[in-house]
Amino acid sequence: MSWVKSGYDVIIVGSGPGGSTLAQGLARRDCNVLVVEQGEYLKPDPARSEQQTTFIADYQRRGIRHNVGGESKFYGAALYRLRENDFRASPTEHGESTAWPLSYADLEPYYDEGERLYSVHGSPEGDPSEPPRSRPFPHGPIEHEPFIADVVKRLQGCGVPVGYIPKGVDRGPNGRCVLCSTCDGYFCHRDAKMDAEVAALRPALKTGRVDLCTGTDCLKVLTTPDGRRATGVLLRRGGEEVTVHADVVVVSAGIRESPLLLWRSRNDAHPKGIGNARGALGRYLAGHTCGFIFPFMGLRPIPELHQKTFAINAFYGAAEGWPYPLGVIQATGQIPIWQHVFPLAAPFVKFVARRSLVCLLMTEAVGTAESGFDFHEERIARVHNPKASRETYRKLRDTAVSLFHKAGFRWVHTSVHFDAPWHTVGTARMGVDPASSVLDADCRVHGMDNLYVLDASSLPTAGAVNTTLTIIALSLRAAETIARGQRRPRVEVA
Ligand SMILES: Cc1cc2nc3c(=O)[nH]c(=O)nc-3n(C[C@H](O)[C@H](O)[C@H](O)COP(=O)(O)OP(=O)(O)OC[C@H]3O[C@@H](n4cnc5c(N)ncnc54)[C@H](O)[C@@H]3O)c2cc1C
Repeated sequence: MSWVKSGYDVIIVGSGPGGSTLAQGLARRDCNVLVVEQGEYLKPDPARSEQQTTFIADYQRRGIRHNVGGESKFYGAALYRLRENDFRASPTEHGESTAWPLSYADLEPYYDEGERLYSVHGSPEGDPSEPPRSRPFPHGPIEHEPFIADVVKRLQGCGVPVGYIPKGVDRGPNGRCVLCSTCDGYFCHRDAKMDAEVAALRPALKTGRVDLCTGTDCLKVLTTPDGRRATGVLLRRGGEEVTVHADVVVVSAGIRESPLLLWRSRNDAHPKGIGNARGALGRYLAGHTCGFIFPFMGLRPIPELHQKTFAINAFYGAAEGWPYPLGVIQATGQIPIWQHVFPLAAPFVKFVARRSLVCLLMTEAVGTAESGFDFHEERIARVHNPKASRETYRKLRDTAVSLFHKAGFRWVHTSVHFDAPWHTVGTARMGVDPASSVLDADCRVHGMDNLYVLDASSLPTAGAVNTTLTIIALSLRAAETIARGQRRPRVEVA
């Protein structure tokens, strides 16, 4: 075994926010950890200057789907806490959302820790949905560019509170972030974005207690014959297969790959896949029903600037004449969305998008036993999206459009919602009932002693804010449990 050592306390599969954050939390507690990652480190593209960055679609077009740091290398670094009510069952247009086996108060200390680890800049000002916090944000908010500040002032003039987007960036007197226009959707060549690799994996590797194997595919999780304990993993790198053992195994391979890996790991003790005795694995796919609005700013294209700094969360809970929580209106980065539409429509979309302050609308799409993945042989044969929250989206869109009209923006183009959800969660979700969940409140597979899932798939619901800080908080909480090597007393949720 030349490329991998043995004797690890914990093996983590996947180096996205779930896996990397956990590795950091465990390394601090003196655990020896192996992180296994299918992809390689992203490298600046030699065809581009050092200042330029690379859009996610460029990588994917070249067939690169996996990399160290996972999707967070391309994320918009909007690091929100779920709101208090998101942890409770609440009504939506497609029935009640699922209650978490944890409350907001249980996760609050780990949100706080995560905000410090990922250098979050934010402020509760202008956000009526902001949950209580034990300490202020570690850094003040990212200031709006003058162009954006003017828009924010006009919106506030309509009597609606406008908040700052909490952002994980290295900004400050010696910080690397220059607030460029290529953040959301791009890989940051300056390492100024606090993604999973920069914020968590690098410090973890520096401790000397964490090893990273890149270009390594985890094929299976192995268990004892009675299926109660994970014993290790089967890995493949460059055609060579090896088995590595550890006391604890953690699957952090992302929303699709984590449930698929547990399915591929079926054996005599788990004939339907690990965690799937009652059929919950791969089901309950949930997320956000999203779409854009395009408030037109004028005939001149908007200059290149960092525009993803404001959000309107005033309609998070409910709105006049609507019984369900609506969601959020969030400025996006300057994303070339015209690259993703039919070629014939691209010139029109580009004309509008370059001259509009594009805002993302997000509302919750709840998971059900019908939404999720159909497994066939060793792959996902079919994806069933959760029902889109069409009516709620429409109400949110109309609310947003009339707000911008009131603020003096005469022409607001709108898009329909996307059928596929964004910020997907839930395919190996936590819960109290093993019939409808895969994990317990510690993200440990029901009925198993030492196998955990920590990533987007663990979250039972997505609320209506970006979900990565919640993945981070769950990992930091699990680091404590795993390092202590003991089960927490079960949490009773009111
Ligand atoms: C353009 C874009 C913008 C976004 N913006 C935001 C934002 O502003 N805020 C926010 O909260 N979220 C945002 N997100 C979502 C966010 O990036 C994801 O929620 C987050 O990365 C999910 O983390 P994860 O831990 O589930 O793992 P992932 O990021 O999915 O990483 C999983 C890792 O596991 C590896 N892996 C998979 N299978 C195997 C295997 N068998 N063996 C070994 N390794 C394996 C993969 O290569 C990958 O590195 C954005 C996403 C995109 C694409």
